[in-house]
Amino acid sequence: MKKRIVLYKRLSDDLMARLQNHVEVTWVDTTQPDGLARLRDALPGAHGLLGASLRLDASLLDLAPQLEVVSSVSVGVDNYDVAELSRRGVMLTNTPDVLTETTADTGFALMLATARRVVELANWVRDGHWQANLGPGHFGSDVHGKTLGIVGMGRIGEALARRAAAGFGMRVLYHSQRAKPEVEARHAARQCSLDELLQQADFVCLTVPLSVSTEGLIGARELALMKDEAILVNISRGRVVDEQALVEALRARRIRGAGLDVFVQEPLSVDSPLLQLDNVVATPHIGSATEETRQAMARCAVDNLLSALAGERPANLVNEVCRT
Ligand SMILES: NC(=O)c1ccc[n+]([C@@H]2O[C@H](COP(=O)([O-])OP(=O)(O)OC[C@H]3O[C@@H](n4cnc5c(N)ncnc54)[C@H](O)[C@@H]3O)[C@@H](O)[C@H]2O)c1
Ligand SMILES: O=C(O)[C@H](O)CO
Repeated sequence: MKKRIVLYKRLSDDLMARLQNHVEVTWVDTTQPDGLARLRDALPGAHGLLGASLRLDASLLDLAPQLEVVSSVSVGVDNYDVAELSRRGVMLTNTPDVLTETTADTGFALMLATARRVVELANWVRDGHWQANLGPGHFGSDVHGKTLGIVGMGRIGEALARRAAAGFGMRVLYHSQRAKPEVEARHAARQCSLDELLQQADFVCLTVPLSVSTEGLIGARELALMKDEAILVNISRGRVVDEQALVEALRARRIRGAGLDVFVQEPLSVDSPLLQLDNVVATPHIGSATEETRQAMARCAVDNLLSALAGERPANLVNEVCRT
């Protein structure tokens, strides 16, 4: 008999057909008002879950005693209680690598858009203000030739370093849990303390996972260390930054600007003070959101799920579980 899975992320027809060849699929649209209730109804028979952006707490897991695997369509796993899943013998898988380059592109898009005031000035043109030549009041700052500080030199961090060094002639500093001599050799990057990075970088880009060690990593003290012309780019998770402290630093122009793809509360409220500031470029968590990459992530998640349900070790297993 086929195993049963609950799918809570829409898949392309070919991936859906692939899944249905191997497992019985219950589709639940968690964006609908009755989504959570339907998910609860479907959990008791589920051997696998596939989706993203759902906080799977113990009360939901209690409803799924047969659960063997949760296949997340994301690289970040901060939404999950990994220890609790392990304790229950449930495998957790993610989708690293396939989104690395696209997310690094997003980081650069935010650096460029913020430094060159792309969104602000495009809106200015659209609003009919372009009546004469621009003056210094509308000038931005260069990206090429500047210093990029990368906080979290992992897969996405290195993809940013490559773009910065090879494409933009930038000096690369990084702060990470471990030294990366091979990355230093490839991109002439230098490891330093977080404080030194904040003091020297023209662009500070956050690419750490959200964890107890990174929550609130950038607060008022850290923002005060940054150059007054520096730009903060966050493509990791909103809670890595103290958002209130950031609003204050941006309002007071203690830093030049911020390019933000992630927020403490998502979707970001239209009333957020961040959206009152013209030195902020805010995007709706689109780090990996291209057609090609989202399809590659979904394919990777399907592979992980099917391999786990076939009794194999999935390629992107996050936790070690003992199954009895
Ligand atoms: N905006 C988006 O849509 C988007 C897309 C993809 C990934 N992300 C985020 O980016 C994160 C990184 O992805 P990745 O694939 O590069 O992961 P990764 O594991 O390859 O890299 C993370 C790096 O951060 C380092 N790190 C961890 N804790 C640290 C700390 N306290 N101080 C300094 N360094 C620390 C790790 O050692 C590692 O080198 C994900 O966990 C996710 O939260 C966001
Ligand atoms: O972690 C990830 O993969 C991205 O943030 C998309 O959710």
